[in-house]
Amino acid sequence: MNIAVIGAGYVGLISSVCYAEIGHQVVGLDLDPDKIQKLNRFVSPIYEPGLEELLEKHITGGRLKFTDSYEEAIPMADVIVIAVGTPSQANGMADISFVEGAALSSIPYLKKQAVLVIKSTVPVGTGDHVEALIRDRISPDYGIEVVSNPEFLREGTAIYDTFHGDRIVIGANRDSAGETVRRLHEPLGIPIVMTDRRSSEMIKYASNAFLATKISFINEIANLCEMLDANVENVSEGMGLDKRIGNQFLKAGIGYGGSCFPKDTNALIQIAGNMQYDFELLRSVVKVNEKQQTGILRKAKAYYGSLQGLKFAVLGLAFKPNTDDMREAPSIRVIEQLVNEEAEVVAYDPVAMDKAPQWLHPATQYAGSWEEAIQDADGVFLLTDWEEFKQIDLRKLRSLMKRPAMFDGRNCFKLSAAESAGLDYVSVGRPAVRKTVQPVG
Ligand SMILES: NC(=O)C1=CN([C@@H]2O[C@H](COP(=O)(O)OP(=O)(O)OC[C@H]3O[C@@H](n4cnc5c(N)ncnc54)[C@H](O)[C@@H]3O)[C@@H](O)[C@H]2O)C=CC1
Ligand SMILES: O=C(O)[C@H]1O[C@H](OP(=O)(O)OP(=O)(O)OC[C@H]2O[C@@H](n3ccc(=O)[nH]c3=O)[C@H](O)[C@@H]2O)[C@H](O)[C@@H](O)[C@@H]1O
Repeated sequence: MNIAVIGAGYVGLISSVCYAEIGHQVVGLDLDPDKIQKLNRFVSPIYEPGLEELLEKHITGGRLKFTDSYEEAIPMADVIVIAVGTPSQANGMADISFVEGAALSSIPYLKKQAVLVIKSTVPVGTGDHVEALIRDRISPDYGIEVVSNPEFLREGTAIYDTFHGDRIVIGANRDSAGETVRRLHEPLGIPIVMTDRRSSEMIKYASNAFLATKISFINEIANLCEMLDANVENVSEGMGLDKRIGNQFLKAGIGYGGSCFPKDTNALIQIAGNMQYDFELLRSVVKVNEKQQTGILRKAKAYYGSLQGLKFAVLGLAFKPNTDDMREAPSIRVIEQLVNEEAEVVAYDPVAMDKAPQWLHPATQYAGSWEEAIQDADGVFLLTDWEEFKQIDLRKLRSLMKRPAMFDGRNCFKLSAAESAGLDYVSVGRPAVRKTVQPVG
């Protein structure tokens, strides 16, 4: 099939290379000419394992190209996939203006019957709205059907997730359009759920909200574990073995970040609010997450008394490992508060160093390695569970620091390893090593 993918961000880029990989002819379209130039030189504007290899393979192989011209991308397309951003508005609701813009910009260049797939995460009813928006503008010679096909990939494992996802959801109000989108995805060999458009849009929000709920739930349990001298890792393991609960998304930590859970939970609360429905559970999930992101600072304050004048290394800036995405990363808030407490901050991340300065407090200093960051530090905050950090030799770390204290927001180390390295070690939902700190109150 001929596919046009609008939006060359995390989702659009991964979709483009993966559709090419399963044999389709793909044109990726983005309004940002710098992105397009880079992409056509096989340079990815984002860090995502395996992406550049697939870009090169399919651009040189002739199945994939990128353009900033609708005129070039749309006329040949059997399927137009919209994968543009849907950022939060001030009230939490998703802003669908980029989706509307992409749909409206495509219409003048339609030269045949096509299916318009909305892959962006959009409020329930957006498919209906877009269909109404374009209906009057389409030439009577060509039809266009709007289909919902939400994306479930995770950053950092996006290509793997595309080929090994648990399900593909297709929401269509007409069988023929749904069937086209089903055939597009069939080569992936993943179970396909066919449903109506509104239910499909809801599946996406409900899935992200549920995963966020699991994380906030386990973080609340972790906070209780700290007070009751239990260990949340053991609790998660014991809970997760129950198949009805499942062991995924039960890792306690510094709270969820990223471009989607925070945005999509707030959007669903607002979607409910628009129907005069108070989604109380989800409001609590968001509140618990906000509290969790700064819990690590409360622990540090309890440990040091005051943070003023102290020097801290912050290891891990991206919201999760294997990505350079800084959107809603817990590091942003933690560093801001450290600077507000008049502490000195030296930050390091294995891949997010280029993007980080746009997001972090201007007083942040940067180091070229974790060793450099912790030099003479009074403490370390570990905020992203990069493999590189999990491999740190804690004895070496201790020897480079002024005061050997680590605040680990990701439970990267065994308590016994911290103990034998002689480190004061405060993690999440586990007893503090040396017990020099108070539990979160
Ligand atoms: N990032 C992720 O892991 C996931 C994101 N999603 C959803 O997918 C959507 C896209 O997210 P990301 O890829 O992260 O966004 P992004 O911000 O990385 O990329 C969006 C791209 O669209 C381009 N764009 C905006 N308006 C355009 C237009 N009218 N024509 C052409 N290009 C245009 C922008 O220049 C940008 O490159 C959002 O709705 C998001 O919620 C869903 C699943 C996973
Ligand atoms: O809609 C989206 O954008 C995507 O949002 C998430 O994917 P992503 O945000 O890339 O990453 P996750 O692996 O889900 O992690 C999100 C956040 O939760 C945190 N997390 C995750 C799992 C866990 O057990 N504990 C935990 O704190 C991570 O550290 C991270 O900050 C979903 O997992 C994807 O299915 C979805 O497509």
